[in-house]
Amino acid sequence: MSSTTTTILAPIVGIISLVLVQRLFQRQRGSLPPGPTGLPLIGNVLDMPSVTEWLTFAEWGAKWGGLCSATLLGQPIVILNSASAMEEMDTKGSVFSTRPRLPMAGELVGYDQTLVLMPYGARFRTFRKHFAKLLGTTGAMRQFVPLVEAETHRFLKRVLSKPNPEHLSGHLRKLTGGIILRMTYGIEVQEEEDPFVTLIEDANDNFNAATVPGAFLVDVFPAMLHLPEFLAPFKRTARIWALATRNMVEAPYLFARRQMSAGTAPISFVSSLLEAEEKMSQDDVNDIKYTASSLYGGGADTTAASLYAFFLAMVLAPDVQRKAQAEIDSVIGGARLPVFSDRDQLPYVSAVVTELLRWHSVAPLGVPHAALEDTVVDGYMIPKGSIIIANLWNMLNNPEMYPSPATFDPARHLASPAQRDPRTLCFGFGRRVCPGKELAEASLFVCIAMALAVFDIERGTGALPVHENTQGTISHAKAFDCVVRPRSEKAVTLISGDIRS
Ligand code: HEM
Repeated sequence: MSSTTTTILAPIVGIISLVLVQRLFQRQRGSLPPGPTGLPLIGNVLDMPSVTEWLTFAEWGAKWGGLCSATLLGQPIVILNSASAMEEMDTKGSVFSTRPRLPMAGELVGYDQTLVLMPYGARFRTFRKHFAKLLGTTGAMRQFVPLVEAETHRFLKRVLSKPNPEHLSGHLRKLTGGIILRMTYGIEVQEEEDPFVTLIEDANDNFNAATVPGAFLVDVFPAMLHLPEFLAPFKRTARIWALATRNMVEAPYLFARRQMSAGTAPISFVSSLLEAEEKMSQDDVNDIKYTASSLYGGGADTTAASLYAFFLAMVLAPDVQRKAQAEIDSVIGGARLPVFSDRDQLPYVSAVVTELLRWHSVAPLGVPHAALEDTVVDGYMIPKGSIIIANLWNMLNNPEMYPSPATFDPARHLASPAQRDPRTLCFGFGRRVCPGKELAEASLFVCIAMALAVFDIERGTGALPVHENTQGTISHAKAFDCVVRPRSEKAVTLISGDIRS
């Protein structure tokens, strides 16, 4: 064939191939739930948002419905924009219960050994059983309530001594990290920099960096796992991060074991699980270690994010704050700090907790699930391997379910009939639903009730802050100014008093 013929034929062959690929793509796309029309081969790569994805996905939901989809280089992504679409997934048993494969964070850095990235299977069920045994119900986790109260009292002392708003987020991280370390391993965090907190937070920072969408090509092309390290610099990074993951798992566990051997171990997640089993294989021990390390990753930052948003809500809704304080004053009387067992007597404060779970989406897009097999949902085919993203933000801000969703209004949960309980949405869905929700709620209630009993939370000198979510799987409220001061001399005495546990 002459070079002239080749020059003429090449673009024609190219165009025909493109048309064929587009046809194939459209056929595949046709069976998926509706969504934005993509381009051949790359699909919706150009439509994908890189910031505040939940807002773009919400627009897609308004256009294409509660169940919509996109494709990225042939990878189907299904987006659940409505509570009913998420409930429909729930009816499919374990089909949507695995996680997408993320070779960098998972296999290389080691997070597929922790619950949040673990594929669905026997080991996953063992981890969930351990969680359920100790934290699955309010009754089961009651043994840990005194330490939640004691750590929260410590938090009040820290706020009293350093009330500036720039310290608030750090105080909250210390509180929630402190609760989880003590509950999981019996470790009491030190007032200054705590070595265990540093170790775990460093490892979790690596996790966050490793899971930034698109940051590592190996997540798109897993075959790169087979490249030698000199051709794959990500492997060197992964080696260093994997070491941090191992330290995060081993160091606090060894601390708990040493305390057990010395007979000084307080009751903790690890000590209870180890004592409950008579004979244990190395695999059983590993399961306990990795289940334990899943608690901090799942629970510390999420609860701190929610509590930080609570302080913002109090700045934006002073009437709510006064009403909650009036309820605490009338029931508790100012002679002691509120505790968890007061919850039934404090319905308005409980409604503040419920509204907080709705108003601030800690995980606006949940944690992605993946389909284990081809499944028909609402007449659409969801192929095996599809990534499922639940737009929890959109569900919790649905004006049909929650009128004026941007307003922080606990009364919506006390009205008759009450608006939908946000707990059925904000903790995710199916077999992956958050296993720490009882602890989360207890921690939120105790901190909110104690803080409102002794502090006034007011706006700072600048403009009124706005409630906006930061980027990331776990999303905080953007930093804001506020003034936190003790309500009275009596409040100062209560804060400075003895810690109960
Ligand atoms: C306000 C607090 C919290 C919120 C809003 C929250 C929300 C969530 C959400 C949306 C998921 C993903 C569920 C899904 O995949 O569908 C999740 C998973 C998870 N959460 Fe929470 N969570 C909170 C607190 C906690 C606490 C206190 C713990 C532990 C003590 C915890 C441990 C976990 C773990 C381990 C997972 C992964 C579960 C799995 O993959 O099977 N969370 N959480």
